[in-house]
Amino acid sequence: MNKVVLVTGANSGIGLALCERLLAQDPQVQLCLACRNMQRAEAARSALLLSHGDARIALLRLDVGSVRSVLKVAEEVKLRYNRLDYLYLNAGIMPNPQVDFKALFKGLFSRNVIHMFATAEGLLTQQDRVNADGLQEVFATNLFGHFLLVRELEPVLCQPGHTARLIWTSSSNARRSAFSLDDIQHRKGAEPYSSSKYASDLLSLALNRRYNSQGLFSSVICPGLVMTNLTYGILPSFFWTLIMPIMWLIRVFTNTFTLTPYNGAEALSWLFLQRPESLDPWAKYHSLTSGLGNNYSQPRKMDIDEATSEALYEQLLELESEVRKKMREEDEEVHPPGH
Ligand SMILES: NC(=O)C1=CN([C@@H]2O[C@H](COP(=O)(O)OP(=O)(O)OC[C@H]3O[C@@H](n4cnc5c(N)ncnc54)[C@H](OP(=O)(O)O)[C@@H]3O)[C@@H](O)[C@H]2O)C=CC1
Ligand SMILES: CC(C)CCC[C@@H](C)[C@H]1CC[C@H]2C3=C(CC[C@]12C)[C@@]1(C)CCC(=O)C[C@@H]1CC3
Repeated sequence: MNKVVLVTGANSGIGLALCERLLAQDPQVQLCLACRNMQRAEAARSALLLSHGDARIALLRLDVGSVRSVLKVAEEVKLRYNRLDYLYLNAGIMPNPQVDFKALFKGLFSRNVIHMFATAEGLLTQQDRVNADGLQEVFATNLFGHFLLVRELEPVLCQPGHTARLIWTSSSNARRSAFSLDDIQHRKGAEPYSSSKYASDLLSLALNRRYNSQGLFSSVICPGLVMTNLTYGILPSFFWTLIMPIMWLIRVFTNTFTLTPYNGAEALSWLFLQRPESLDPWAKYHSLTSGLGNNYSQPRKMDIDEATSEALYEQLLELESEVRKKMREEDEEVHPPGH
């Protein structure tokens, strides 16, 4: 049976490289690219068709940071497909990033230099904003929209006699200290990206606990440091051009500098081939590239615990019902009952 795979944020970077790799692995796969910009989605489909002329590639308009868009797209998916085999939760943003150059310079001469380059710990902050749904944008895009999508797609993901998979693109920048159960949207801090990625690690564990018995399995990956629109947005482009030779040099010493989207998609495409029962729900699967340029995946235990993951899940359910109530009220204002 042809596998049906939906990828969010599939029009560029790691998501697009993943689609390319999936088609190379299994030309029969039915791909569904869920993107917010249809022009970029069309361009991605054309690029994929250049190398895989017979590929079955559908496009969906999805702004994962908007509750209405998620609800609408989920209805469309349920109409188009009776079953979804893989849902890659990959779309992500890091708005207005700022590098702490003082910390970077200090780190260069410390024993933690490799760790600093692998995780960006202490190097990066972002400026977040509140979106039209009244949610913090980074939280809404990187986590909550995807959570809602999973919840809405339950009927096509949890089919009797079938297994289905959720695969989250997390990050080595996910950090416990950036996340708080008292502020899951990270309204107060300056590391919303770290917080949202840590929350995705927690959520994956909670989803496994709830859904494994229904044949739905969730995994988390880290692509390493990959040069994409997201990373190019961190520093001015002339700076990247200047330091690129240094980046390739660092790559010889650390396997987390995967650098190309193809390399970064290693763990995502590796997971596509694994039996879900053989995977560890506590592990993050890392895409790694050796000094000689060989790609491989490696599981590393995540710094998460069951109580926090369960508490986050409960808060997400609460937020979901608040958001749904708000949508109903807004709809009633536009179309009052009885009219
Ligand atoms: N690059 C890296 O080093 C690392 C990246 N990651 C994660 O990898 C994932 C992919 O990012 P990457 O490939 O690097 O960067 P890109 O910016 O190339 O890709 C991000 C994708 O997400 C899409 N997207 C963003 N916001 C939304 C939205 N609201 N609705 C729908 N789609 C959206 C983008 O669409 P559009 O083109 O319209 O902006 C784009 O297709 C992200 O989750 C990121 O956090 C994790 C660790 C390291
Ligand atoms: C080569 C150096 C002299 C200068 C590069 C410094 C930083 C810009 C980078 C060092 C570690 C990087 C990193 C990321 C972005 C760029 C760095 C901060 C990420 C945060 C990108 C998105 C992620 O999800 C994880 C990455 C970790 C490492």
